[in-house]
Amino acid sequence: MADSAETQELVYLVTGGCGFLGEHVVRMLLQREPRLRELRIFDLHLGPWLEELKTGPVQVTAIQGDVTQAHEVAAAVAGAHVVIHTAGLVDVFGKTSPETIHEVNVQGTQNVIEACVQTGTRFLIYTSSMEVVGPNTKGQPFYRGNENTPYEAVHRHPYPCSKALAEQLVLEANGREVLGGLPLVTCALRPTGIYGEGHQIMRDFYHQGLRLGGRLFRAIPASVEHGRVYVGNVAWMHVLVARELEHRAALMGGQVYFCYDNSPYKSYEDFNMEFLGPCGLLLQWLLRPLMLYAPLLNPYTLAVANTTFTVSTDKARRHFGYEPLFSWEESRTRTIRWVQTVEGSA
Ligand SMILES: NC(=O)c1ccc[n+]([C@@H]2O[C@H](COP(=O)([O-])OP(=O)(O)OC[C@H]3O[C@@H](n4cnc5c(N)ncnc54)[C@H](O)[C@@H]3O)[C@@H](O)[C@H]2O)c1
Ligand SMILES: CC(C)CCC[C@@H](C)[C@H]1CC[C@H]2[C@@H]3[C@H](O)C=C4C[C@@H](O)CC[C@]4(C)[C@H]3CC[C@]12C
Repeated sequence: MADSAETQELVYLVTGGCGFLGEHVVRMLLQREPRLRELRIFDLHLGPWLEELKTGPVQVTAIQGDVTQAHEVAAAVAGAHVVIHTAGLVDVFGKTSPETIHEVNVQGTQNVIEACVQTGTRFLIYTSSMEVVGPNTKGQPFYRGNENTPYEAVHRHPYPCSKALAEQLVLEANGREVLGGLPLVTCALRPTGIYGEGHQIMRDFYHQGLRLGGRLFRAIPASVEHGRVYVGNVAWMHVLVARELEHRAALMGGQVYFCYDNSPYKSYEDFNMEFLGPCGLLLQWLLRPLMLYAPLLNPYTLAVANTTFTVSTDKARRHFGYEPLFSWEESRTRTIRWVQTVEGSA
């Protein structure tokens, strides 16, 4: 922690700071970035929990805004040293039109880049996704691959298409001259499926299990490995990248990093049972289980759940000294404790 106010000099902006990942990034920054003077939280929907943060030593500025509105983004970015851009529309269920997904995820990211360039912000970290790589439309497995593993990245669904385009914009912007003449330094973090406190789909599965009398039904072969990473470790990676980007610009600028930790390799459902099992649910076989999951299922989500996609890499450790902050046991315990607090829990 900072010893005196003199060391607190940095202004950070977190877009999407009230989302599942964004809230963890915000809280992690307040706990682990001693040089922070002001933390700006920009989101379409501001959470009431922000109020409790405003009493601490760091100035917390909540900004209700829309990344698709360039002027709102520019006003929020002006004067920030670092931007962590997590805002996005995470819709794989067809609730939002492809045009809106593109507007928020791609045009919104372009607006963030232009705001950095116009106002002189030099460091931009983008929350990308494993989905920019795969699983691809051919259902080819990506088995414990790393950032250099060859894989045919072919997308059709609006969400991965938008994440891939936005990531490309961010990486291409690395080195652009910002106001004041210095170069912009960017990089992209690619989480696999994030889990942990606040994860809406985990909450939904828990409620469904309760409605079904304490049971969930297996729909995916246990042999399919699905990559998962704890939200606290994803947040920690963002904080570390933000801290190290200035000093390691030549190495890290324009790079992509998978977000990883020591969470075990399992199928999507077996992994969820690591938390839902201790909360009283059982996973059982049923002849036609897919009927039960109808609202979650479409060709895309089924393909993602049914295709092995896991990462095994140490690039983040080599480039900026990342080690997971939370062990698997801690990540599991924290997630179980959170599920136990979810409304309707036994
Ligand atoms: N959840 C995952 O498993 C996962 C995995 C890999 C990558 N990601 C990426 O991480 C980021 C955060 O995802 P999440 O799971 O926390 O999602 P989330 O929906 O919980 O959070 C996204 C936040 O962005 C905000 N937002 C949406 N549209 C906006 C707009 N037009 N202007 C300003 N704010 C807007 C939302 O209000 C929300 O608070 C996304 O970019 C997503 O693509 C998520
Ligand atoms: C019991 C099953 C048949 C139910 C279907 C589960 C399905 C809705 C889940 C499975 C895998 C999930 C995706 C995966 O964890 C990774 C990501 C990347 C991230 O960027 C956005 C979310 C997403 C696509 C998850 C969405 C929900 C999926 C498809």
